[in-house]
Amino acid sequence: MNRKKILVVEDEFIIADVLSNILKTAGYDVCGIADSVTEALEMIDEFAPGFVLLDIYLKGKLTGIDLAHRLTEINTPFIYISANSNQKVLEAAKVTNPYGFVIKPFREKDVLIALDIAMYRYENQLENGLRQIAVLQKKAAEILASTIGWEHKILQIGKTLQPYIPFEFLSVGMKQEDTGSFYEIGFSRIGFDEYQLIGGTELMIVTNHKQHELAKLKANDLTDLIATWYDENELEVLLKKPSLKKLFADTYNLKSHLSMPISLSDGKVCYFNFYSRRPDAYQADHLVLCNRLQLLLTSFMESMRHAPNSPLINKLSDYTPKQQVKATEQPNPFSGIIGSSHLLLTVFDNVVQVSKSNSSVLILGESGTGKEKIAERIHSLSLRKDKPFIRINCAALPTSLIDSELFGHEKGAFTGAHERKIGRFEQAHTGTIFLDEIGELPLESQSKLLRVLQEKEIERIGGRVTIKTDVRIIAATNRNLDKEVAEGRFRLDLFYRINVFPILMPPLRERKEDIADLARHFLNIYARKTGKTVRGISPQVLESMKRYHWPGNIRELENLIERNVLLTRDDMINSMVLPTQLEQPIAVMPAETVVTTMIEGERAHILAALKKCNGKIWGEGGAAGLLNIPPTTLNSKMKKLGIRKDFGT
Ligand SMILES: Nc1ncnc2c1ncn2[C@@H]1O[C@H](COP(=O)(O)OP(=O)(O)OP(=O)(O)O)[C@@H](O)[C@H]1O
Repeated sequence: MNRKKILVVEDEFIIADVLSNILKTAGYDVCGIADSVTEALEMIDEFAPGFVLLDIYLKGKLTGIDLAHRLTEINTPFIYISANSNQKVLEAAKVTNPYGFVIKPFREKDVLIALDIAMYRYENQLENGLRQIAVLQKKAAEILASTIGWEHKILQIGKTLQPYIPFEFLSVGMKQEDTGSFYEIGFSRIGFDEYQLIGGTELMIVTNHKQHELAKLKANDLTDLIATWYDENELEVLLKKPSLKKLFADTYNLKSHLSMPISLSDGKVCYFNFYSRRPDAYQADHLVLCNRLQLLLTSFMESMRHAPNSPLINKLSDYTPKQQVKATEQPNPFSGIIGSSHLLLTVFDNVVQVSKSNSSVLILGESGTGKEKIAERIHSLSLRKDKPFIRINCAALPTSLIDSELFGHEKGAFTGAHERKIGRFEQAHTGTIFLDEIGELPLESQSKLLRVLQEKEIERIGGRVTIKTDVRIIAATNRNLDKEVAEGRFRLDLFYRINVFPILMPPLRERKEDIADLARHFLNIYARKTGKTVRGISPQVLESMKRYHWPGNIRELENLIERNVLLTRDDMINSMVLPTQLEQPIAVMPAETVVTTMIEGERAHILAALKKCNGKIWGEGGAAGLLNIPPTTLNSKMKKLGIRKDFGT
């Protein structure tokens, strides 16, 4: 498809004309101008544009947002061009995953840069998509050639799909032909690479249903004719009546669903039904992938059909799983990153999916959620793993030194530049650079960074030559970058350039099921470090930990365990005072108790200083000055104590 062929969907004639001229002058082919969704759909059919520029409010009832959904289905990228700044509308537009957003009134430059970035992002994703299919084809061939049984082969193909189509539960079966038959096998995910196999017999035990009851429920399942996804609300409607899908959803607490029918050569239909605990795990992108996977899965299931004891010939209900829990066959690539909540497993899947490519990754999440740990893992799982991994904390650098730190300088470039300095980008050549807290980067440095990302070359300060660099970018921030962009503190074009593959680190309070494992992990570490024998944490303490809010996330939990291992006189942690419980009574505590809670005193002191300075840390009138400590020290203390930059807890 010719990406340079562009359709403009805009109902204001003058703006459409200006846009069209800008595009034509820049060498694009404007294949049409539509002023309504209906007209746009006709032109899309006729001209098959490679890109669409899309206004939100158009002539007629339908909006650009409605059209956007259709464009995603047919895999045509688009950019919004709109004057609308209504938050609700912007939110709705964002959900459609545009490749860019240009605000009216716009300059010629804004449109062309946005289009350039959008094309870069699209091609990057396309390349990833093609690589995905190649990887999956290779894996499917390996699985088919292996000597494992059919049920393991189906599990293996499911596991191979996991990074692309996430699921906590997968059921694979045949469309029912008579109400007595029951052809279904399920896999419930219980760890990064661990699945429980749910055969017919096991399902009967787990759900307390007899075989004929299961078959009856299955007869109530609606089988989609094409791949279809259901978010939480749609699934609720689908599962109003008792059915096998409902039984799965209720038993395994599943909230969204993607059904993928696969037609076999004799006209029979089997399907892969994916379910997730997330309310919105599936999107239009997954349908695109399902379409691409049809051929591959059809030929996989055809082969499965002819396998000995194939479930597609015999009734699955006859099958009793021999092995309930699959052992991990390969070393866990996420060892040392503790947790098996579905939110964390989704992050692992994302990492697997993106690590082998060169795409930029943006890791979003509150402070202390493990962003840096994930960035390191992306690098160590990538093809660049033996090359440098250079971390730079954008928040810890004084503004005046940022450019020289990132890009280096020549001797004599400025007062104090006594030696040539090789910048972090040059150091990271052929490897990865991790730009931590990128949201703190001043606007001026953002422009320079953008140039490096676009041109893939740097210039040392005071230098005359440009130096080619091959660096993969991983950036992280605990700021809401959308808001930063909206308020003019972060460049939209840079945002789009780094936001090629976002990974969202969930806060600890949203994955409380991981708290016990994390607490035990840190307990072992600190017991070993201090040489103390501390065997465990009492169930009551674990319960109160689960009730706590964890504003400082895993870092806060780690610090708390470290402190309690030091303080405990028993071989168990039987009591633990959590920060919020301390805050109020601190002033009325007897003196000897206060001695044991100095850290809390420090915390209260920092909070008071931050409040006084309205959250300002650096510079004149900042909390660091008031406390008479360097801003970097204050920053790290705040992290340690779980105090956020907006001085909330
Ligand atoms: N899942 C995990 N298992 C074990 N340790 C973890 C996990 N996640 C984070 N940690 C530990 O918690 C601490 C904070 O993690 P990390 O520095 O990666 O967080 P962050 O999100 O980058 O924080 P910030 O935004 O403040 O830089 C580190 O000591 C890290 O090793």
